[in-house]
Amino acid sequence: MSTTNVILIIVAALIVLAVLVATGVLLARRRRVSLGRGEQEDTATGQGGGYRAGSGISLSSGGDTAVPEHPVEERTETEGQPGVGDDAAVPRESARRDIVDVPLPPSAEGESTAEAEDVSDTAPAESRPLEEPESTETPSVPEQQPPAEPESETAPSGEHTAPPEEAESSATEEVVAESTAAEPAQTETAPAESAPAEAESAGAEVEAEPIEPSTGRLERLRGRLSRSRSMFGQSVLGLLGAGDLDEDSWEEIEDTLLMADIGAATSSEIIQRLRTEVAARAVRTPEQARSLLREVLIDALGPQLSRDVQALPHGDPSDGGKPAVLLVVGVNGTGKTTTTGKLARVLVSEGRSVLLGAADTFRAAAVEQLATWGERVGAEVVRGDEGADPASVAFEAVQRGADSGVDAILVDTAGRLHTKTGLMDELGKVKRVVEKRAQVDEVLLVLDATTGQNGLAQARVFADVVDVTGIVLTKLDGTAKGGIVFQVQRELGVPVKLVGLGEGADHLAPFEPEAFVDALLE
Ligand SMILES: Nc1nc2c(ncn2[C@@H]2O[C@H](COP(=O)(O)OP(=O)(O)OP(=O)(O)O)[C@@H](O)[C@H]2O)c(=O)[nH]1
Repeated sequence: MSTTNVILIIVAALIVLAVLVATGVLLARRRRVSLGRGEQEDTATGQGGGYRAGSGISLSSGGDTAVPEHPVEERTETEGQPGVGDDAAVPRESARRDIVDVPLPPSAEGESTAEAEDVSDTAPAESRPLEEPESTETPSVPEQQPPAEPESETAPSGEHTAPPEEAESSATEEVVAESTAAEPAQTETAPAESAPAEAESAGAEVEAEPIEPSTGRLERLRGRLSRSRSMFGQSVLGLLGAGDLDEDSWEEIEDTLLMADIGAATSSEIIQRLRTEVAARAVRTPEQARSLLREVLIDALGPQLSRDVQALPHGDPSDGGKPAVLLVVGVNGTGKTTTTGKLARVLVSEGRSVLLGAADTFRAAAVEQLATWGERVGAEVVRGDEGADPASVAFEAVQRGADSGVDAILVDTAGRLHTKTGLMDELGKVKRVVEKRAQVDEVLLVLDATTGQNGLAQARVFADVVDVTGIVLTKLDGTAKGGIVFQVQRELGVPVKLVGLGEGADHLAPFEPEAFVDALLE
């Protein structure tokens, strides 16, 4: 065989090898992006429900937005008064303003003017200082967008820079609540225009930040549950594993569960089941005790509940499909903005395009915070000035996202207000106004795990107003009261879908009962 033939054979073999490697990489990527449904179906187990361990944040399209059935008799804490108003700018007892009714702007298709409700501040399409979308293509890799030229600022700046105390005065309230003409101009898009100087230079590429895959995050971050682990894994397991339990020992176990914020009803059910099973299975060794406790705790977490985050679009948005719309709600300081940013990262890491709506207009810093998250993942941000009507900003965000064909629109809402309108009235209004334009697929209620009963009272109020579809429990890394997960689900009948386990950009994990309980009992 001549040297030329040998070289040709080697070259051909190398080409075949390269094609095989490229195909392998492509298949691996596809599998990761579609993890939402595929893995769920593959790994659901019969035993104890359909929980999955080590999966990523499971995404799905909305459609069934029905709030899960939750009979009132399942609620055990019916006395607590909402703590939400306490966190609003003024006492709850103060007189509430009615929401101003004005016609819908022409952009909200299909709505008759007479039926229009609450869109007091949504911008008529022609007056919106938004760029027209140039293309419906949405890059999956973060890409630097040209800075938008702000066209005009028609609203007097004084109105929007007033400190909260000033904004609470009735004079300002009148302006904020009734100035329907000026507010639309406050909203603006911030595609990357507020990006750092070096990123703004023409043609500069924004370097894509590596994002940790959501797969297996709960396991990777399990160390952050160490404070709760000492309650369950050491105290409860220590007692249970000691064998021959007398009444005092059972009481001690129940007290420990209560201290971990698991709730009276759930802990007494768990104790009941443990007592029965300990006798029936003749539990003697610590290993048997651990396996029993594990099983009972997992069952109490409702492993059969769907924890998909409905953040996938309805059809292909670049071809007439509709983006998924998610509202992130909760009181001030629970971690709404951080969660919105972390979730945007998850979506972007899975090749989805995202638009962020900064409807938390109470604090300018909150808007800036969200804009920074947007920059980091290459997501466009629709924002309003401090004090702008949150419903107006939310509407603009949904309008803009639908026009530009993004996959998902995440709207961060306010936990406090400038006006004397009740926080819940305002939130209800945000949802209704958004629904004039699009279906809301997911309402994520963000709760701070460290606030215990107060958080639970807040949750109830929010659930009554906006039909919460999922809970995000943040700051679980900072509490020994991880049992709040059990109680929140039971009280609301809504699944905990995500958990916050730190301030880091990727410290948002899917909530998986099995992995969670394993982390507690480690
Ligand atoms: N340790 C810990 N801190 C968190 C977590 N999530 C959020 N935080 C922190 O909580 C603080 C408040 O978070 P934000 O996202 O600003 O809360 P918010 O609800 O948007 O607050 P407002 O914008 O004031 O309404 C920030 O310092 C976050 O870094 C978490 O899971 N763990």
